[in-house]
Amino acid sequence: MLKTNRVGYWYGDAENKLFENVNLEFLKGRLYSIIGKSGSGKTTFLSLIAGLARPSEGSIEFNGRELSKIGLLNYRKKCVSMVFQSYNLFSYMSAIENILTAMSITGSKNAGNKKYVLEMLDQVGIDEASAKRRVSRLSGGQQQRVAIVRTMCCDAQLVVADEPTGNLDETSTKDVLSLLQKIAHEQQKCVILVTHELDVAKACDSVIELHQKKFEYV
Ligand SMILES: Nc1ncnc2c1ncn2[C@@H]1O[C@H](COP(=O)(O)OP(=O)(O)OP(=O)(O)O)[C@@H](O)[C@H]1O
Repeated sequence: MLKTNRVGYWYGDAENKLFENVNLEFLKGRLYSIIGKSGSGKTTFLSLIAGLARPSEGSIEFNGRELSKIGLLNYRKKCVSMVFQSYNLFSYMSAIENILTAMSITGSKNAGNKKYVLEMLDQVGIDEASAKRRVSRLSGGQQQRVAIVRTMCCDAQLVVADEPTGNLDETSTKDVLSLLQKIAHEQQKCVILVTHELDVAKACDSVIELHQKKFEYV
């Protein structure tokens, strides 16, 4: 689904490359984790594959088309869904409103289908009363489940998650991880996450380490 061709990136000075000659392929139906030391460039790499920035060199293809040809705005809207450590929900909206808004903006095939969203939320243990409450009143674990259901309800085929369990306790981490596995294995999307937690990394289908400017399968 996603392929990087000789990708390199640097901020400012080309002599200080964060990584170079990255040739990776990410397939649908699989969950990938990216690990590496703090400051090695993991989040930067995610921002490239999420279409938030362009590679300094090389190119990225989504389903055989270069991102520059798809157009980054269009790519971000239609092809990629993001999950963040800090949830990134509209705090003044309810869970249902957050999800319906994202579905509407991205033109999801189920846009406007409130019943479908309520069923999806119910499946992750968020009942109708909680789904109608402002998300700021939900726990961190519940907010991250809302963010992941948002991803599940949207049609984007690629899911990119930066430290999705970084703020969660052990139980919520397990819940979130099993949802990400479901997105990859049942919804047949491609999920790529960055994590510092070895247990989370090991639960993924493939582990890739960014070390000394190179990405290697562990
Ligand atoms: N906008 C920016 N301008 C200049 N340098 C930046 C910018 N963003 C990040 N950096 C630097 O690039 C390097 C890689 O940052 P990045 O956030 O990608 O690393 P990371 O591996 O995700 O780190 P962490 O695990 O701590 O989140 C760091 O040295 C960081 O200071």
